[in-house]
Amino acid sequence: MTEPTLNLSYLNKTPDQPGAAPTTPQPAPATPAKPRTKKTRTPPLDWAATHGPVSGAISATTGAAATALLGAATHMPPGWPLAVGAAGALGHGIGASIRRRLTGRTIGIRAASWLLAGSWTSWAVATGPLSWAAAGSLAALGVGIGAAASHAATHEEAVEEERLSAEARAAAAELDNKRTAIAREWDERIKRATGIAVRTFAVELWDNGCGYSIAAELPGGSATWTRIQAASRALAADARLPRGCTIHVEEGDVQGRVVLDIGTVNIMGRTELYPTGYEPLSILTGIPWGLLPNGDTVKVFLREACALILGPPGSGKSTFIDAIIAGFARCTDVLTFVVDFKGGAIGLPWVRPYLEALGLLQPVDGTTPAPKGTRPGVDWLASTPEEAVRMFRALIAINEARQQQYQDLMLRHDTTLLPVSADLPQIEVVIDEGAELLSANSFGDPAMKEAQALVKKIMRTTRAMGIRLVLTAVDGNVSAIGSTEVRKFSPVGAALTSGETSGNNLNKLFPRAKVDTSQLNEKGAGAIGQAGADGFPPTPFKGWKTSPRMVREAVLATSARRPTLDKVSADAAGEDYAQRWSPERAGWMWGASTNGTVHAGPAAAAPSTRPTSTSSNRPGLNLSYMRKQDAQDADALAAKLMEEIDKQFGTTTEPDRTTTAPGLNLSYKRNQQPAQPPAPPAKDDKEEIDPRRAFVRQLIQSAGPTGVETDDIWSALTAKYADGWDRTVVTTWLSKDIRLGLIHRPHKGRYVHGPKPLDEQPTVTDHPAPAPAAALPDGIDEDLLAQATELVVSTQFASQSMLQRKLRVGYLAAGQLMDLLEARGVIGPVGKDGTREVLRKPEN
Ligand SMILES: Nc1ncnc2c1ncn2[C@@H]1O[C@H](COP(=O)(O)OP(=O)(O)OP(=O)(O)O)[C@@H](O)[C@H]1O
Repeated sequence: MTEPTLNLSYLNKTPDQPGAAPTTPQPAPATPAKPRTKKTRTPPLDWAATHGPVSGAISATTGAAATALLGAATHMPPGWPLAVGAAGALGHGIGASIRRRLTGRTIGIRAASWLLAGSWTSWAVATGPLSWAAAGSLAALGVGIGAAASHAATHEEAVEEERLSAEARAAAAELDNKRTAIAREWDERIKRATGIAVRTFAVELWDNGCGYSIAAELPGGSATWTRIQAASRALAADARLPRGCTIHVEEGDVQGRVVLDIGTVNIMGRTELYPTGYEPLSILTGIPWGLLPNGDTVKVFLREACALILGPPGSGKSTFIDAIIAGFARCTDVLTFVVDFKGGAIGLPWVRPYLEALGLLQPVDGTTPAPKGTRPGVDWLASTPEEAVRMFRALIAINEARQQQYQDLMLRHDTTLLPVSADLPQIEVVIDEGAELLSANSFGDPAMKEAQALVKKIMRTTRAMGIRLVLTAVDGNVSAIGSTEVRKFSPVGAALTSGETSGNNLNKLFPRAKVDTSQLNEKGAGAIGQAGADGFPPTPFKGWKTSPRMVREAVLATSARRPTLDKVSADAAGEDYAQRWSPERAGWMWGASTNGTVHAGPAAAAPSTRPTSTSSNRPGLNLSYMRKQDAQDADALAAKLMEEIDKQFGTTTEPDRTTTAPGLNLSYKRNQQPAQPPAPPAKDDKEEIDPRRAFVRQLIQSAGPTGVETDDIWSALTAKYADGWDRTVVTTWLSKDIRLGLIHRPHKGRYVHGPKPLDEQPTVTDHPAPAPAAALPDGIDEDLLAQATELVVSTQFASQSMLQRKLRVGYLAAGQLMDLLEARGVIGPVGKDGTREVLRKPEN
């Protein structure tokens, strides 16, 4: 069979980024042995040291001359050089040449050189080297040796070439035999499985030795490549491929041809570490996200595309996100913003080296210290809906400013797309469980509602101005990803398929994809595709394994070349952007190190606009509110928290703080006398409380210790606000007020002002009977509540983010679960340090 001529360039649609493939660290070159410096007086006796023909001849003749001179002067016995020449002819000329697989001719010439040089030297020592006869014969000897050596070298080259091409011919013939066998085998197999008689005309063996691709001609008539694609599972079974190996079928370079990628070794089961080179990349030339079965990297093109990543719990989604952020960090023209409502978990490792460089966190033993000036691996990290809203508003402002102020630039480049560069970076926003964020019921939470609206707006409007999103979701149902809009704007899709128990996430991303995901069940394995001109059809891939240490390495390796936000954008984003690392907004990231130390605030890079109350002279430092042992600061903390509450939820009747013990203590509300109408919202409050909410609070407060039945609240609202009110929204307000300790629910359907007194809290035996499932908020059932109870009781720890993570529920659902747990007496109200006590103890 001839060499394959088909252009299999389809395989290169996602070609290797230079250096993107895993680079095996090269072993450090061994320190060269120090040359011996000991001087020797022995004459040079190696006339055939490694030289070319000319230098060898010169070296041999000058060596012989020198030896003869020295030999004559020192009365060397004349037989010695001859003996050395004979030994050299045997040892070096013959032995070494045979070892180096040189030809007989070269061996003869080398041996003769030794013997001639040895003989001449012996003769010259005996007769005296300083004569015309000696000089002339030595010159003739040199020219002779040179010519012979040159001839031998030419001959050697020709022989070597001949030998190599014979070997290559043999290898090619063997390869051809192998290819021919493969071609025949697959022609027969395809006929067996589909009835189509194809003719395989090219076979390409993959460089990684894990499979091959074949290209075949269809017979015409009704035979189409899709019929072969439909039979890919049957073909894999017929070929007895190992589990985890799939056959990927595509149309060939012209219609009527088909290409099959056939994996024969399960690379999905391997652990492939993220390549450690961290070479620079660009958003314009594609970013590698993992490995194809043939070992090539799979690259995605995100300049204009959003991406949607689906991954069930445990499938390797967090690991994959690290690889995605690593790709962005390597780009010299990308800034990454991260949103993660699970305590910012996916972004924290990317920020840590920056915080260490500022002295805000201590490096962990054994890790490379982050040098001063290390920049954060992600440029903004939001862990709450409020911070996310700031980020999203900033992005909208950046979009508008870029549109207005870069008109000339775009005209110069003759493009309607912002010419992204290191000076004008693309902003990639990675939102963990972002798809769920869009579908979460906001329950009247203004921040959540705004966040949802803004994400959709960003997705729709910011493509040209270099802002794109990467959203993740646990599954791809419309209920989970909010709307089909998300999929419409996300031509890049990746479905991690390990752990898929129901449904097929890939088909939710690419409805017509024909990848056998049942074989892709290793962690980090799945299918990936990109629709559109830049794209490639859905294909199996394996994600790289990342680790916190690798993340750290990536941050340090890329810190110096990471871009900064262009001035136009930074100005447009204003304080929301400028203060993103301020203690007030980012202090949670370094609140206390692992050893419990509270550190000083951030350096000038993260200035605070607020006046500081400490004596610190570092600009912008104000972490005093964190020093809980300091009563004054605790008061400040209490005041700050109340201010936040007021800002977010409106002003309520305030306790007399002057009578409160130092420190935050919301229990003062227990002793409060009812019937005081709530104070009107302070004039300077930016966000005024919804009058309906104020009315409900007042209603509950005025009812005193007996509280109000829910039905009475509904009737009162209907009587007062005939123009409308929403029961779900009011229920959410009530739940929030419970969490804030402003009201409590002694039993289902009744609300009482103030937090639940401890002595009234139900015991394990007297907690209220579970409410019927129908009474629970949407998305929460008794089963989930029981799981939450068990989790909290067994760990004796209650936090919204823990529930969110462990039970895999959304941010809001976790908050509702906390409320329900409180209502059922499993946990107490929010304590003064922001935590909740677990009231129910484990059974044994
Ligand atoms: N590409 C990969 N190669 C090998 N192992 C991997 C890969 N990706 C993930 N894993 C392993 O799979 C396990 C789960 O990974 P990871 O935590 O990223 O999953 P997840 O989907 O985010 O899970 P969860 O939702 O529970 O946080 C980890 O032990 C991780 O080391």
